Amino acid sequence: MDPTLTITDCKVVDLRFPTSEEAHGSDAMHSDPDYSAAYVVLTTNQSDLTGFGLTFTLGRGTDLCVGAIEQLAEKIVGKQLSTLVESFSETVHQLANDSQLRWLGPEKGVVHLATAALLNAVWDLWARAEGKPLWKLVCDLTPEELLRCINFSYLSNALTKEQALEILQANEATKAVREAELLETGFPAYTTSAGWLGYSDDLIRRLCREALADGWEHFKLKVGANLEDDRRRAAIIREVIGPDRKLMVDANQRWEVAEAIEWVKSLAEFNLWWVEEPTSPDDAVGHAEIARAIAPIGVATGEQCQNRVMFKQLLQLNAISFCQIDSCRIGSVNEILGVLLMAKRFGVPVCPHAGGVGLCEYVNHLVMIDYIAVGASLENRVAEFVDHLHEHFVYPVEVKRGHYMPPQAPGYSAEIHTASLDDYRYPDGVEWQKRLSK
Ligand SMILES: C[C@H](O)[C@@H](O)[C@@H](O)[C@H](O)C(=O)O
Ligand SMILES: [Mg+2]
Repeated sequence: MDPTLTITDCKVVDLRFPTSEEAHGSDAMHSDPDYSAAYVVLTTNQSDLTGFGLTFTLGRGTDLCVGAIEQLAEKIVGKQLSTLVESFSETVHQLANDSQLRWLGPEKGVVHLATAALLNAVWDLWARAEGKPLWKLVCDLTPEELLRCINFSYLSNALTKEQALEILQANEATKAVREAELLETGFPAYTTSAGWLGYSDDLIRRLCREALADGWEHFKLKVGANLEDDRRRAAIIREVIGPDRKLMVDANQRWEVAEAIEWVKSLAEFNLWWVEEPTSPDDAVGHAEIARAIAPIGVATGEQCQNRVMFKQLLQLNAISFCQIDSCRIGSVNEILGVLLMAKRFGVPVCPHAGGVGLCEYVNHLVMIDYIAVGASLENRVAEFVDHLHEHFVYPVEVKRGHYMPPQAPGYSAEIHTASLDDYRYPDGVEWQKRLSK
């Protein structure tokens, strides 16, 4: 990398898509989600090198993320990329521990979403500067180089640097075999596109049939608002997909602990593989209680798990059977790598949350990293896929017969077309002006 490459400016865009108009993305807690992003553009002193990153949000509040990103950006603007990434864990520390802004978190909520957006853009810039897709950049690092990127703080009672090094070293010799396998067949995925809460029974049936014809083997249904509706809808999906394909349900934090146990038992006849976010994302002990009561149905969570420390507790308490990292909620690849390593150490498969806007584009890289360099297994692993908004990306995700295919373009895949920014920037984009002037 050219050591003089310097970040000269950070622009942030409030980007919102009116997905709530057709109930795309709806669940038991989010009835009108407008999939949105606080979108970061890092310019440099080289006109052909720009870094793009985002964090995912739901409409109102995107402006708060934009404000937090603008505050944090001063920590990276004016810096040389080589300095930022050579001691990457120190860069992360600087962002997460601003002595005034950390009062707003620390490492949770809006400030952490902002950290994710900025660091996602730094990783994009690094990968572009090296001319590699992000997953390949990370997998080509030596175990020692990779360790230098990871945010290990507060993890030592679950994962030490030495244990992390051992995991990475043990995978070194076979990385190339797994990379070749992914290039050939991709990483298994599941679809949520047919199961949104606001969809009619007919639409669910039709979308399930179409997904089946496209080769999908795993399906997720939104539940939690009304038990009779859930039973009817689960029966429809089971009937269409048959007895053997996997069915998962997602309650998006709707239940009390005892209520979750009872509700899941009433759905158990539909042969569920996992129940996702059954209760508050901060209730690690509650998740453990639910997990014990509903086994062999697994508990999955993570999309609103605020940081690596929460993941640590969920793993220590045997509260989850599936670890659902999110690419934009915690501190980017740096924090995610720590969670992947902890999940490997505790023997829990990582099945990332995706969908939203840009999350599939991101997750595509993360599952490649996990399979090649960390988890090194495909057993019980599937990454979420949702078929919305990919047309806005310059390098959209490629999915073939229910599998994510490895991205080929340099970077971390979050660059959005200029025309899409002009249409969906809030509130002055063309599409919003049409709506707001009515
Ligand atoms: C509001 C969103 O669409 C959520 O419902 C979604 O992220 C969901 O929890 C999922 O697992 O895909
Ligand atoms: Mg979910």
